[in-house]
Amino acid sequence: MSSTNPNPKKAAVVGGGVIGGGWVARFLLNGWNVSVFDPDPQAERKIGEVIENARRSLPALYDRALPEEGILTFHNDMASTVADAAWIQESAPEQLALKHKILADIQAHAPKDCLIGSSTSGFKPSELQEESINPGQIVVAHPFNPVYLLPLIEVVPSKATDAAAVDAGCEILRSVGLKPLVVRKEIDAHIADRLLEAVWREGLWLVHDGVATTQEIDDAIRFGFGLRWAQMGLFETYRIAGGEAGMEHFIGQFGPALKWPWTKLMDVPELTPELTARIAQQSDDQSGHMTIRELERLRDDNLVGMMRALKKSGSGAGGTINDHEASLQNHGSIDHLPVTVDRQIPQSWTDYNGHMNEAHYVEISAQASDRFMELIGADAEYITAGSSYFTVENHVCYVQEITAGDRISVTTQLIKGEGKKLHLFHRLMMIDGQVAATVETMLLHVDLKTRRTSEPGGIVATNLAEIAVLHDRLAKPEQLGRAIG
Ligand SMILES: NC(=O)C1=CN([C@@H]2O[C@H](COP(=O)(O)OP(=O)(O)OC[C@H]3O[C@@H](n4cnc5c(N)ncnc54)[C@H](O)[C@@H]3O)[C@@H](O)[C@H]2O)C=CC1
Ligand SMILES: C[N+](C)(C)CC(=O)CC(=O)[O-]
Repeated sequence: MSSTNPNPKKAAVVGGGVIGGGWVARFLLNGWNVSVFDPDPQAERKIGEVIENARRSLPALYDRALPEEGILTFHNDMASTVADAAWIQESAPEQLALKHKILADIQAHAPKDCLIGSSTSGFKPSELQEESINPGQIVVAHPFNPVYLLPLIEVVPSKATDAAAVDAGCEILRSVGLKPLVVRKEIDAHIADRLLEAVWREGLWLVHDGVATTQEIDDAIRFGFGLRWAQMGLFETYRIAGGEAGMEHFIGQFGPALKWPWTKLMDVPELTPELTARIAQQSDDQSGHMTIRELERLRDDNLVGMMRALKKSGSGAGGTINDHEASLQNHGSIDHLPVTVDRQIPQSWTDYNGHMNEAHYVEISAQASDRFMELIGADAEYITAGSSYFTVENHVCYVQEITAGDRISVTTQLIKGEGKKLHLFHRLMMIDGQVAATVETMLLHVDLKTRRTSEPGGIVATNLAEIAVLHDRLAKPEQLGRAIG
């Protein structure tokens, strides 16, 4: 049943700070072995804390379990760090001379065919490639904090970067749930940081001029356009803002305002000690009651909730999660029964009692019924062709508490699958095999055009008959047919 990974690949991360730690967690939790090189004596502790945060959030994005975690090792020399690596990520401080030195050291020991990504926020790949013995191997792979949750990687090749290696590199990034966005023309600060810098500059001016505090600026973002941007970005949002006349009307109406003195554009306020102290004080007033790790966990829980909402429509990052989820292998069988769900419980499913809310037991059993439908051939194609099953009755027995982060597997037993009726029994099990809940479910086969019950198609009926032969030999569950009381 477990999604073991017999041949883990190796990623090497050079520089394990805020961003390097995020890369470590992203690869590790997707089943890669990861080796780290970082001279900071605290690196192991800091990375450990980032991984802990990642463990409680990344698996919660998916309705299937991630592969078994890889093995993490720390190294004192570059040769052993990068040996046999399939991906190398440089995440050292943003200083060009230091990055040149580190990249030269990496290239002296790295496999020649392994792409080396740099997390640089602003340097162009051609700058990183200066003095390189093998420039074709170097590319910018710019991530977003937290790297273990946010999918975007700006992949910026220069003219000297090996195009085939970039294609292969993008495949690797996709395989760990990331969304590579290849930037077609190198430019300082790539795409996203140019946009972020423009907003950041304006924010600094608003504080400098006493127009707004850091809290008020953050409120202006998070209660309004910040919510829009995660699902439609800038241009699609403005297309809608143009009403039925669309983008041309929008530009006609608001384009001229760009020439009015609304913004400070390229000017940057002098970051004097006074301004820096004012910003830091306002930031302390705003968020100083929480530690950075607490803020990270709050951010991660919110991100998981929002990204799970996007998953439903497949918009933006939700589409990337769906694609990655489809590539995750799980299922198999336990005690001769198919495993129809194998997943981790997200924080957002817990309630005021500190455990998974009762409603989500039914959600999990619905996922198990969906998977069982796929197994018998009542899959997406079958439904598009006009038939499906509707649930008409559920009986849940809550046996054990389930909490955030628990890994739950569900086995599904066919009780009866004849004619229009599909009678299932789901067992929700903890990782140690203990039953946490059972859900008995009755579904009816329905013609989606008439919305009336109907007999299932031939392939579904045949598959059900075959499964029935196997499941009829198993003992009937003791909770079957149980009524309250
Ligand atoms: N912090 C952020 O929000 C983002 C940062 N980046 C980029 O990621 C890179 C790293 O930034 P952060 O993680 O924020 O910095 P950081 O200061 O948190 O981490 C840098 C790490 O590099 C290590 N280091 C120093 N010298 C080294 C050497 N010679 N060899 C190996 N490791 C060495 C340090 O000990 C430290 O752990 C930068 O290029 C930055 O532009 C990219 C996206 C976002
Ligand atoms: C501030 N920053 C330029 C380092 C930010 C980034 O590069 C991306 C991010 O995560 O915001």
